[in-house]
Amino acid sequence: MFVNDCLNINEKGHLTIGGCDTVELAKEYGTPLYVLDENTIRTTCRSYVESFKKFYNGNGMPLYASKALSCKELCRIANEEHLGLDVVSGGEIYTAQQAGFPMEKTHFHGNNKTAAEIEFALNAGVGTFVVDNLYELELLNEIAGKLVKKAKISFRIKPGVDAHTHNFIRTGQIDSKFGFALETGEAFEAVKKALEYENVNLAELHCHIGSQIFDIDPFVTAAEIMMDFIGKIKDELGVTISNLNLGGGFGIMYVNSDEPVPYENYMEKVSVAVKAKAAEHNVPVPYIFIEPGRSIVGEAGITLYTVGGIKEIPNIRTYVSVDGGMTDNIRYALYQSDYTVVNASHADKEATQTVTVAGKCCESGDLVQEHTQVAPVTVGDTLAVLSTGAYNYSMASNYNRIPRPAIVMVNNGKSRVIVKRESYEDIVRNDI
Ligand SMILES: Cc1ncc(COP(=O)(O)O)c(C=O)c1O
Ligand SMILES: N[C@@H](CCCC[NH3+])C(=O)O
Repeated sequence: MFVNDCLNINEKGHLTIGGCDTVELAKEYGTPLYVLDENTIRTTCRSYVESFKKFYNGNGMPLYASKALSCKELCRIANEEHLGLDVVSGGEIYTAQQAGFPMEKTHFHGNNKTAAEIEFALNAGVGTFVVDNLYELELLNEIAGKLVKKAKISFRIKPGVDAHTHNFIRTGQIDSKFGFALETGEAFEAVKKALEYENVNLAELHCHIGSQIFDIDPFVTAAEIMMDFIGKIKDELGVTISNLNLGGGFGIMYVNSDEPVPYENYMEKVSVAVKAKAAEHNVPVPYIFIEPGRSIVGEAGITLYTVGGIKEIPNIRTYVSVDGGMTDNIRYALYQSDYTVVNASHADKEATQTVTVAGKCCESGDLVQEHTQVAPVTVGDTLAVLSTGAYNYSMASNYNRIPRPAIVMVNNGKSRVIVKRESYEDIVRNDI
């Protein structure tokens, strides 16, 4: 019935997550509230690690793309589950550091890393810099030289593969702000340049074709294109690239019509393609990294709200206002993303009412979902929005000076706060 196995309905007719009653969680911790199921997160991490063992002799490592949800506890879990970490800013590096994450297992992304971030990352011992452009390559070489360090680098390559997903989250095509294009020769020139620089060591090539992708074929095509490029580098420059990073982007279930592919199918198909290409080009089979973000935390998370005003506009629609909105979930406003909404107080009742769930911001576009079906709602009910674990907290804002919600982790009937709710004091903390 629900998009994830960790959800259920108890004898009171309330929605449960990880064995905890969501109405009770709302009472205990307040709303809006992000809730994450630990078992779901760990099980997904393990399925990625296992897929490397099963199909690729364990010759690779998944990196958790922490942009999906970065906080210390998630970094700790990623480490415990033997994942590395994809970080994209000084803030994400700092979070990993504070969590005691082994920094050599981090990959630092971003299309405009600042000099200060590069210096911070070098001093923090970040494992690999995924270089996005020539300016960054030069800057990194210079800063590494100044610090008497050698930076291990990767290049972000645009393989020219078109992934069928929302325009804002497609990244593999030539018209993208990320990375070096293959077809223009830009990527090959960058490789040659890197070989001239003293303080960088080119160890990897990277690509990422987009996010929320259900089809495995574009991933396989991208992997083949990257292997062809590795072959060209070997043939024309005599250089062996031993690591291949194939990015993230695996789709999850937001609504029942979404059909994610089991994640291990990905490794099964990609490993065959990579091994075949390695043989074709007579290069070693590379160590593979992948960077799942959404698929690790997305379905593990839900957001709980309390219903406030209900406004019925005859023959038009019924607005159900909740105590959060675009400040904790910007994704409908930004991408018109689908979500499943459940009246958690009456999860056993049929979803017969069509409503538009509105947030509390001073903004007409502050909607969580339009024309969605829920069990009849009354003031004070707890509403749950499902599959909000990824790109919700991490994209949250303080618009209208609304404090960010807490994150509670649940596990087999127990709950604990992993990120505290912001207070009004937090909101004015940096005001002079
Ligand atoms: C470079 C890179 N790696 C990994 C990810 C994570 O993608 P996803 O959350 O879709 O798995 C992204 C985001 O799209 C990305 O830009
Ligand atoms: N923030 C996007 C995904 C971006 C992926 C990062 N490159 C989303 O919510 O779907």
